[in-house]
Amino acid sequence: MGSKVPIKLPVIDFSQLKTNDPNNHSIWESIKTDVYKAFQDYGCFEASSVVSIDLQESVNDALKELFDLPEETKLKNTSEIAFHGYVRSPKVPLYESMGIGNPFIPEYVDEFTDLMWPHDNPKFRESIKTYSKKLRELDEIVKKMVFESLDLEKYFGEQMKATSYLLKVMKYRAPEPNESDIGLHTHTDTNIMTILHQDEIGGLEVQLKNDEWIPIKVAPNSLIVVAGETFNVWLNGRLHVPFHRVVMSGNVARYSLGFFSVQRSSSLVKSFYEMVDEEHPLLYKPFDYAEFLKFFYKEGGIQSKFALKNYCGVEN
Ligand SMILES: O=C(O)CCC(=O)C(=O)O
Ligand SMILES: [Fe+2]
Repeated sequence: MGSKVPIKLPVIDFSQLKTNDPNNHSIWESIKTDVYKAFQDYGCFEASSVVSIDLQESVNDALKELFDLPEETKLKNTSEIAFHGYVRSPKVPLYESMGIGNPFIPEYVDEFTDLMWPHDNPKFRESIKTYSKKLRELDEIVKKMVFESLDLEKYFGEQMKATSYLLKVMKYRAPEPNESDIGLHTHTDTNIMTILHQDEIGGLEVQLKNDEWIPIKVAPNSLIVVAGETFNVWLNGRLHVPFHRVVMSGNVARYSLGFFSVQRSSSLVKSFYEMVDEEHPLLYKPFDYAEFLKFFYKEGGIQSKFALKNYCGVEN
């Protein structure tokens, strides 16, 4: 009886891409193949060497400092937009989060830092700015590769313009002995794409196509890139959008962050014309993302694992 080898997500090293390298084109093409395949097979992959260990450590420290602030300070971060303010909910008692919209715009990080630390916190300010810029670059590279893989380059510019971003930082406290260990319930991300980072505590789990759940353990400065439902609607179902969840163990708090790209409501989310044919019949009717979110949060959509299908799925 052989012992089972634990399944790992594909690891893709983006540090090989250097703009002034003459081999850049072939490197780009080879990474592009890996990215598209990983999205089809797993819906996610480990992106290594996008940020340095030092930068990642500064960001990890920054998160701890932020969540250590008194509750009344954290509550000052309010917003009408989902997940941009300070979030706590009895449905996810271990979880708390805060968000910064479009964090690669330096003024937005300045505003957030001023609100949390009226006497300043230069380390937080600078590390979040540099980090967000790097994540924004990775977001663009990955999407460009997927668009190219399907000959959809002509849509790339307009889709990027119609995108807004959220950097969500999260803390999960350790459960009490009589509490559930679920940090975040099973879900798919309904936005375009998410870049996640978790600290050394771990706890993120992803469901594979064969329904098996695997724990995600990646290098300390690796990121996990996850395909979201909006991306999959654009491509009319060509990606796997993975269910994932956070399960806590031990008695130490866990910190993570997510860089979410979201389609703005200036245009409808819809499958590209070229993605629909006899072999690939239309799966989703065009919809407005903000309207979908209203359904998701207010009409109980969040309780359903298949909220988007229920909202705008086409019966084939
Ligand atoms: O905390 C994590 O690692 C995962 C967070 C997540 O999946 C989400 O916010 O959608
Ligand atoms: Fe998620």
